[in-house]
Amino acid sequence: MNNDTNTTLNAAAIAAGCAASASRIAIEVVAETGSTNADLLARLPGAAKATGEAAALGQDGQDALGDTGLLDGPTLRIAHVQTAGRGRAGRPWLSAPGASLTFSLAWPFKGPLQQLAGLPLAVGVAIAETVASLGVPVQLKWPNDVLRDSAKLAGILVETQSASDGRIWAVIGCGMNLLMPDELEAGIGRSDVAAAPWLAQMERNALVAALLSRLAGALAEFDDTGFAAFAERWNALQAWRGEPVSILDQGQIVQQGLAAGVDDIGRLLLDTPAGRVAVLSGDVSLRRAS
Ligand SMILES: O=C(O)CCCC[C@@H]1SC[C@@H]2NC(=O)N[C@@H]21
Repeated sequence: MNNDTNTTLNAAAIAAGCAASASRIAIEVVAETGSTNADLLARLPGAAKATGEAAALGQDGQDALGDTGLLDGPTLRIAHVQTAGRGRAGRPWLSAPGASLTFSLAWPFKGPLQQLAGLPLAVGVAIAETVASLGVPVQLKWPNDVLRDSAKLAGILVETQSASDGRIWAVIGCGMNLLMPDELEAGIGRSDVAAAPWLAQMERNALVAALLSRLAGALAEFDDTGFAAFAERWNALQAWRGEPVSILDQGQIVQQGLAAGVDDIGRLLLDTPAGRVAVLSGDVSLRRAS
């Protein structure tokens, strides 16, 4: 089944499906906005006046102003449509209406900021494990892309900010491709994007509740222990483990080696002819130097 009832997001239905770990998360559903990440960042304590424009859905009893106040606790914002989605490294995040999940979760941490090293990877683990538990096996591409058959199923953008309430906040954005955009199905455009029709058939609120429940548990654990507790789980999910990969910086190959997992702070380990190196930034690719 994949009709409107199945895909209409509803805050109360999401909350009803959540585990206790997610019970204190405020949930906002909007029909359309520019970027759910930008919306939440603009509402952190001490942030400049909110700029996100949202058309709230009447069914959740929200009005256009009621969901734009300052945040005081964990908040999920999920949009049916995003018109200015953003991705890592300043790239745009494009998603066809109805074909994807686009949501952000604002979460306050005890801090300090350095303790959030590895957070994007821990988020990747939580999302990949949720998807796998729902019957879709996936892998992780460093730092945190969720891959299915080597193509991108979900992207994660974590933006952190030190707020005037003395806490460090992370706004964790996730875009998940559920159905292929029409042009991809017609064989036009990018072929490096994966979809998960199996997940698309799931009742959408139940899918969000499953993701939110596991994320909430993972974020609480991360706040207590940092990334070390996630490293082994990340390594078990690594795509192309032991295979030759390249590290790209602005599209140029800057390092090559065999993918060897991550260390306890989330750096990518590469086995090179000169020994093992730890990579801090860049994009992983299967591209080889010509
Ligand atoms: O792979 C990436 O580059 C990260 C993509 C993150 C996209 C999501 S969609 C929901 C949230 N809002 C945004 O503007 N971006 C994130």
